[in-house]
Amino acid sequence: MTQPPAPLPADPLLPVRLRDGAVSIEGRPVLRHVDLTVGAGDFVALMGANGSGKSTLVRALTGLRPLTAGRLELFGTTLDEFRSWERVGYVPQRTGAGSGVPASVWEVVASGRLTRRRLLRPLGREDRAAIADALEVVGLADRAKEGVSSLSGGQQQRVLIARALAGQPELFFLDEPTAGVDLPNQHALAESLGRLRERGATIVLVAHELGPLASLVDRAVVMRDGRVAYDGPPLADHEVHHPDFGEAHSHHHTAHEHRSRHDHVPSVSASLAAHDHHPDHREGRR
Ligand SMILES: Nc1ncnc2c1ncn2[C@@H]1O[C@H](COP(=O)(O)OP(=O)(O)OP(=O)(O)O)[C@@H](O)[C@H]1O
Repeated sequence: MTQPPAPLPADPLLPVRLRDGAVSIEGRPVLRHVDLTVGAGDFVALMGANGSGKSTLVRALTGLRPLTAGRLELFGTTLDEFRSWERVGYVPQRTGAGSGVPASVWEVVASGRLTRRRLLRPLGREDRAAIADALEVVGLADRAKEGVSSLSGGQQQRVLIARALAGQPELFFLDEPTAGVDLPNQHALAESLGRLRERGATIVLVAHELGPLASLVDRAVVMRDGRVAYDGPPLADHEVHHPDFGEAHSHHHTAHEHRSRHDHVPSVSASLAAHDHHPDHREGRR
C-alpha cells in the first residue's frame, strides 16, 4: 500500500515544491513520481524527448492541469490555498500568437497587466511604466504600435514574454520559448531572460536544446517517460538526446543541497553565449 507523502514544513522561500507528483490524462499516466524543487532565483531548464511530459509538468505547476497525486506548493502555500497568481507568469507554447488577432504589440503586453490592476480601473501611471519596461526588456519598445501579426515568430514570442513580464511576476514558466525561433532572435530572447534573471526572477523553461540559453541555465531537469531522469548541472545537448540516457544519470537534489550548489559552472557547450551576440543581428531592429 502506498502512503501519501508526509507534508514537509512550509517554506515560503521556495517558489516551487512538488513531491511525488502524478498526472493521468484519460486514464493514462503521463507524469509519475515527480519530485521537483525550484529555489528563488534558480534558472531551470526542463528537457527531454517529445512526449516525455515537459509541457504537462509546466501545466501542472501552474495549476492548469490538476495533479492526480502528490503535493504541490508555490511559495510555501499548497496549490488549493494559493491565491497570489500575480507572482506567477506563464508563457505558453507559441501557436501563432498574433495570427488573425488585430492587436498591437502594446495591447497584447498591456493585457498582461490585468492581474495587477484593480477591477475596471483605467491603466495608471504604474501600469504604463510596467508595460514600457516589459517592452524595453524584450527589445521591442520601438515596435509597440505595430500589429502583432506583422512580427516574425521570434518577435511574437518576445511579445508573449513581455506580456507575462508586465504583470511583474517573480516566478516565470516558459514553454519552449525558442521553438521555431531563428538564431538571432534566440540570442535576443536569451538577453531578455538574462535581464530577468539579473532582477532576481525565478525561471523554469522547457527547451529541447539550450542553444544561446546555455550560459544562463544553472540546472537541467530531464524528463523521460513521465519521470525525472536527471536533475543536476546542465548537460550538453547531445547528452540529453543520447539513447542510453536514463536512470544511471539520476541525481536528485534536496532543496538544501540545491541551495548550496549555486556556484557551479554549467558544463554545457556554450559556444553561442548570449554576450557574443551583436545587437545589430537582432531581427527587426532598425
Ligand atoms: N490533452 C492531452 N490529451 C491526451 N494526451 C495528452 C494531452 N496532453 C499531453 N498528452 C500526452 O502526454 C504525454 C506527454 O505530453 P507532453 O506534451 O507533456 O510532452 P512534452 O515532453 O512536452 O512533449 P513535446 O516536446 O512534444 O511538447 C504525451 O504522450 C502526450 O501525447
